[in-house]
Amino acid sequence: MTTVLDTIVAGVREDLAVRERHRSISDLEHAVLATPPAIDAEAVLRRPGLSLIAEVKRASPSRGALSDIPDPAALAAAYEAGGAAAVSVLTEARRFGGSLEDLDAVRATVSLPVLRKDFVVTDYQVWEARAHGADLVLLIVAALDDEQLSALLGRVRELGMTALVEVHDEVETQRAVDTGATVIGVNARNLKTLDIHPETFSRLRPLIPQACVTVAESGIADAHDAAAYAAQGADAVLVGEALVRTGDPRAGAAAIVAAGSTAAGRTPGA
Ligand SMILES: O=C(O)c1ccccc1NCC(=O)[C@H](O)[C@H](O)COP(=O)(O)O
Repeated sequence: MTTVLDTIVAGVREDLAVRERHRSISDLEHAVLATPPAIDAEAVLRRPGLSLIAEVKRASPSRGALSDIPDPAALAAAYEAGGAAAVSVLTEARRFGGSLEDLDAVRATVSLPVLRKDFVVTDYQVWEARAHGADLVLLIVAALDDEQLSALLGRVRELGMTALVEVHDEVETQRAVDTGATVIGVNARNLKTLDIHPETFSRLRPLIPQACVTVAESGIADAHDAAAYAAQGADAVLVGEALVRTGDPRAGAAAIVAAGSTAAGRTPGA
C-alpha cells in the first residue's frame, strides 16, 4: 500500500532531480566552504527549560493551506523574540508550500539554530541544507533503511550539523538508538492516517537513553500541551500549525516557553 510518506518522497525525488541538474554536488561543496560554521544545535536544545522549535509552515497534507506567510523572516524574528530556541523551516514544496528561499530568508534573519525540515533521502539534500545555512537536518527513520540512516547521520555530523532523528513507533525508536542518534524527535502524527496520538511520546520516551535530547513533535495546540510534554520529560517541543495560525507568534512562542519551563520545574533562559 502506498502511504502519504511514499507519495511525498516520490515528489521530493522528482524535484531533487531538477535541482541537481542546475547545481552539482561539487557546487554545493564549494558553497559550504563559504558558509559560516553551523551552530551547535544539540547544545542549545540541552539548555535548561523546555526548548521551543518554532516552525515556519505554510501548508500541510493533513490541513491544506495553514496561513499566508508573506514574510517568513518576520515570522522567524517573532519566534526569536518570543524565546524560541530554534526555528524549523519546512522546505518541501509540493505538499507544504516551502522552499530553500524560505530557509535563506530565515537564516539571514535569526541568530538561532535553523532546522531544515524536509524529507531528506539523499546526500545531496544534506549538502544543500548546509550550503543554505542550516544547523539541523531532519532525518525521518520511516523514510530510510538502516544503511541510508547511518550514512546520512554521518554526513550531517561531518558537516558540523545536528540530526533530528524522527520516530513514530517502537521499532523506529530502536533503529534510531542503534544508529547512534543523540537528538530524537517523537512525532505524534501517524503517517498513514495523519491522526495525532499525543500518548506516543510517553510510550516511546522510556526506550530512549536519558543522554539523548528528546523532542515532542506535532499536534501541540497551546502552552498547556507543551507543559504536558515537559512534565513527561521532553527537552523540546516542535510546534508549527498552532504558531502560524496565531495572530501573535511572538506571544504564542513566549507562552509555550514559559508554560513548558514551569512544568519542568526549570527557569526559562536560566
Ligand atoms: O503536517 C502534516 O500534515 C504532515 C503530514 C505528513 C508528514 C509530515 C507532516 N508534518 C511535518 C511535521 O512533522 C510537522 O510540521 C511538525 O511536527 C509540526 O506539526 P504541527 O505543530 O502539528 O503543525
